[in-house]
Amino acid sequence: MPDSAENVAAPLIEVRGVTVRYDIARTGTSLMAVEGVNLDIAEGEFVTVLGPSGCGKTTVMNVIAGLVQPTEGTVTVDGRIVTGPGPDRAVVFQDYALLPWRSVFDNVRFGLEMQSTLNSGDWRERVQNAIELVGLAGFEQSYPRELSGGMQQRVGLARAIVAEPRILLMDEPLGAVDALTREVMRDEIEKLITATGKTVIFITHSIEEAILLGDRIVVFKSHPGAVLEEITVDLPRPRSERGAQSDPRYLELRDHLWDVLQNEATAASRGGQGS
Ligand SMILES: Nc1ncnc2c1ncn2[C@@H]1O[C@H](COP(=O)(O)OP(=O)(O)OP(=O)(O)O)[C@@H](O)[C@H]1O
Repeated sequence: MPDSAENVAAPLIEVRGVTVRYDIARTGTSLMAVEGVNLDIAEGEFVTVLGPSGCGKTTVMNVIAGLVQPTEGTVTVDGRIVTGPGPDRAVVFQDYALLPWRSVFDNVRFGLEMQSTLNSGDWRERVQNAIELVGLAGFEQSYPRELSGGMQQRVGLARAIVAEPRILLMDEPLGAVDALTREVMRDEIEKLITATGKTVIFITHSIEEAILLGDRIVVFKSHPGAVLEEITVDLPRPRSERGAQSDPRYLELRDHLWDVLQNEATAASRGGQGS
């Protein structure tokens, strides 16, 4: 029997015709941040997102997270329309967004407190496991101010995974850490995600990071923000930056993305939209 549509699993996340227009109260105008975005993401897929600054990457992620309501269009997760945040989706922010007055343990525990269905039985063990998974065992009682940027982002990651969401939404999670930590954490994130089978959307400004982490790369354009291109990354895993440097396919992808983004950045610097 030939493959039929019924044999193909529906995407876990379906973004359909999403347009977001922000009202700017100060000027009485509005800004079209993204227009008509369509995107399908399969369960277990690691999707990296690239695009010029201001093209609406965070806006689309926030719609998927349920933090922003689209002006038009819908997002469905597992067939259900997203109307707000839910325990199936966790966000990791660039600026960590930790609670400074709470210890590492209590910051990670916060990820469980966000869940209304918290079952008190095994929460301590779950918090401890998440802390161990991100390599912070021994720092449970430390406060965010006592940690490096990389360690603080590990806390952010542990807080996101402690509730065992199906989907991780990561908005430039490595943007604020130094280059060396960034490389180490990129490899750790790849291992962690492939081990846990989570579905990930990962925004980055680094072309190399997008290729090394992604099963697929979604490139956004500006004015208005929309999907410009989707590229499947057909490189074997695990991927290392050093190994990739001598892989002609990696170099080809990198050059292509440089060209696309350079053109987009030029177009974006000429454009600008308000109404
Ligand atoms: N709450 C808001 N109110 C008004 N305008 C907003 C709001 N959030 C974002 N914008 C505007 O919407 C556009 C898209 O912003 P968004 O943060 O989604 O882009 P981005 O691609 O994630 O940018 P960057 O790469 O710089 O983080 C920008 O022009 C931004 O100024």
